[in-house]
Amino acid sequence: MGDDAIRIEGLKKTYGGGGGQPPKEALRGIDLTVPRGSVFGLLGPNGAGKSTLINILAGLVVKTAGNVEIWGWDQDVNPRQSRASIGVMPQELNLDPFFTPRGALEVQAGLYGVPKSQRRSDEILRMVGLQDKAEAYARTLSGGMRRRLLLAKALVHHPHILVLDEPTAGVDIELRQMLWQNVRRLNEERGMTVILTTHYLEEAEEMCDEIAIIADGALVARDRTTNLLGQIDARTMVIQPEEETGHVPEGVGLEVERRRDGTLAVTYHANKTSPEEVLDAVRAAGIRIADVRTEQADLEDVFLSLTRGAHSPAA
Ligand SMILES: Nc1ncnc2c1ncn2[C@@H]1O[C@H](COP(=O)(O)OP(=O)(O)OP(=O)(O)O)[C@@H](O)[C@H]1O
Repeated sequence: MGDDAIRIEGLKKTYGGGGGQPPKEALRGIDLTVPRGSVFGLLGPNGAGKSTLINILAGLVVKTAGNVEIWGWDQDVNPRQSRASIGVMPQELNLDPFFTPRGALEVQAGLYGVPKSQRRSDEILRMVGLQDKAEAYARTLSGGMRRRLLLAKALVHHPHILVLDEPTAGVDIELRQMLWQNVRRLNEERGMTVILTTHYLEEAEEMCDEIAIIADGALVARDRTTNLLGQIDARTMVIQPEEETGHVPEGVGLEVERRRDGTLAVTYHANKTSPEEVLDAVRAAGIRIADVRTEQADLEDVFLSLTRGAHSPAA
């Protein structure tokens, strides 16, 4: 069984083509493990294959090749147990307009065979802030409320793993914070493993312990978030000169940008140049330093440097 929430080996998916379209290789052989109890981010450009991967985990798309184990259950050998271990909040707001939130949760619980005595629809509705709308028709719910209902539906069978496909795309700040609060609580208090896809790098940086980056159907990186950030050795030192100066510091590997606010942004590579050497170069240019701060690389830089090499994905 091991300690992995998810174990994927050699996962491939080719969509059939048809209608004159050539077949599309959406996943080209992915190996990936997600540790139990983690918040795991799946990142990648549009069309990279993230939804395909998630839909395979959810049992909605049939893989072409490879092995998938969910909470220790092989998807092909124990499909019922593996499905019961995972709850998926999809990207599309596909809700039956004639169900009320409470009704939708009851039907979902029924589909997963949750006995009446173990259903906690009201508790889940409270958690996502929909208790006042428990009896409203889904068609009368706002976009944000529908999203919360989708999260609630993903939770009815008490899964070990919660998968969120772009949960905060296009939602307002208030809802985003509510969703993240819920996710944190589920992870910290109930030990739920959370896998999410997002286009918001700061979100992944803030929320995820570990990150996998997919580009064009292949895994290009997978590491702890802090390690991924550590891979980038470019640092920027922002110098505020005491008085305006036409001079710029010079040195091997230094790139200097003069910013509108009068500061000089000196980018250097931490592996080659020390901060002390940067400061020496500044002083050697006759610049007196009034203030100095540093800017770290963020995940966006990692993402760009890793996916730059990959061939451009089909839209
Ligand atoms: N049902 C399908 N039939 C044919 N091709 C498909 C199908 N679903 C997805 N694809 C193609 O497979 C590739 C991967 O798509 P997928 O939706 O998994 O990417 P994604 O990373 O989730 O993208 P996004 O961030 O835009 O949701 C894309 O080129 C897409 O056009």
